Amino acid sequence: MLEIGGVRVDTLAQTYKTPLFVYDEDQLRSRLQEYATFFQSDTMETGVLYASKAFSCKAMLRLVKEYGLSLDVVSGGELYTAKAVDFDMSKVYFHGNNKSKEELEMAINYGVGTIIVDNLMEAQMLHEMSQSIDHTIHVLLRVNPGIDAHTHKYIVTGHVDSKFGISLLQEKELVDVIRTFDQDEHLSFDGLHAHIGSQIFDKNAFIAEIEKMFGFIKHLEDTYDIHLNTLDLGGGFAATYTSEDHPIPLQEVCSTIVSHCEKQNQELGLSIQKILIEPGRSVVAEAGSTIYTVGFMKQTPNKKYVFVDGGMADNIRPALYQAKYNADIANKMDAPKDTVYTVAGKACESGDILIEGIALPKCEPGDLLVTYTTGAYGYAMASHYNKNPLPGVVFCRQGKAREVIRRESYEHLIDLETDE
Ligand SMILES: Cc1ncc(COP(=O)(O)O)c(C=O)c1O
Ligand SMILES: N[C@@H](CCCC[NH3+])C(=O)O
Repeated sequence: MLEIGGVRVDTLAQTYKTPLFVYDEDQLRSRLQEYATFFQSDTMETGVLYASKAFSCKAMLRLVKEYGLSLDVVSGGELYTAKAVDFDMSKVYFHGNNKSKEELEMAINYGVGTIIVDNLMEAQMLHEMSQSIDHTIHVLLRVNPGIDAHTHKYIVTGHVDSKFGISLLQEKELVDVIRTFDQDEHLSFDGLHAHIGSQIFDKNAFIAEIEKMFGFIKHLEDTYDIHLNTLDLGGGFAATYTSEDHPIPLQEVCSTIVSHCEKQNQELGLSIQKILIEPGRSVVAEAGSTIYTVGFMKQTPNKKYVFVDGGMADNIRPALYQAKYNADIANKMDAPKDTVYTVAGKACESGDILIEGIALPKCEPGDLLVTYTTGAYGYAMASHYNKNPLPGVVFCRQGKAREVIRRESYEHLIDLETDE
């Protein structure tokens, strides 16, 4: 029987029902500690912002807080969750390409430390709103460096026509935005932000990003006398989903980024004082697994299906990105994997396939199928499709489980519905 964080998977399934997201809490903790330890420089201030879009809940944010990291939020909802755990708002960075006026007001009222502005219209709105605030908000401007990180096309955000940020090719617009902040006594314009994609394996992509960004910062200094002190390089560090994935070890990613930034600062005679990164997936993905119960099986002319009691509603990534996952039958860990299955969910969609062609022990109804590396963009992207309740989430540590998000009931599903 497989155990997660020292807790037997059958005990978890009986206690909390399936589907169930389970995190190995020690693994989460060690990842947070590694980021805090490895991303350090002797000559610059450094900061790690956990990108909470990967998995946001109060228990997770409390861990982020405990390890002293900062936080990246992209919506009023993520910000509200940060507030609910009393996260130090000076360490919160508010992202988003279409923040509403209400969301910006919320950020201002909460005292959010840094707003990452995405476009000229947002800059103008924030400038107008800032007249009524009595403190200073730090601002970074998201730019699009046009780096192709060779990842899945849907998650590359750095190509020139991306919806995110302002392209470095649109220099006039960029300088106009920066000048907007220059005249604003409540907004302190600190620097630039870029993010080149997600699930990136190649450290040269980050080196290319750093060179591009430092080169541009130098250009701003030389041409416009604009001096910046902060550079946020975004997230995107890969996680291991299957044996085909070989992410760069975390220590190496961190030291490569830091040393390259130090070098660029020196070689170009710049004085960037602070560098930031925003990892999401690489913090939480590998610590998370999903437990399903096997239901029916079906043999078609070419496939052997095993059906589980969740699917695309709790893990949209295979359908959306053709993402690959690994799995085991938790109650048959020592049995020979002699049967090739297609693992399909219960949604009314033929694309609801979690894993195509995986060797597993012979399955039977009631078996507990566990998919690994579901800790990032799993629960976070879950839906109620087909009106299934959202699964619960449990953290396991040293043999003890604690429920951090309760499983929804059918009552929850109609809770907001009126009889009008
Ligand atoms: C601006 C920004 N920062 C950080 C992240 C986190 O990325 P990842 O989960 O790949 O580390 C994303 C998502 O790709 C993002 O868009
Ligand atoms: N949600 C995506 C990544 C996008 C990250 C946010 N910019 C995934 O599951 O891989």
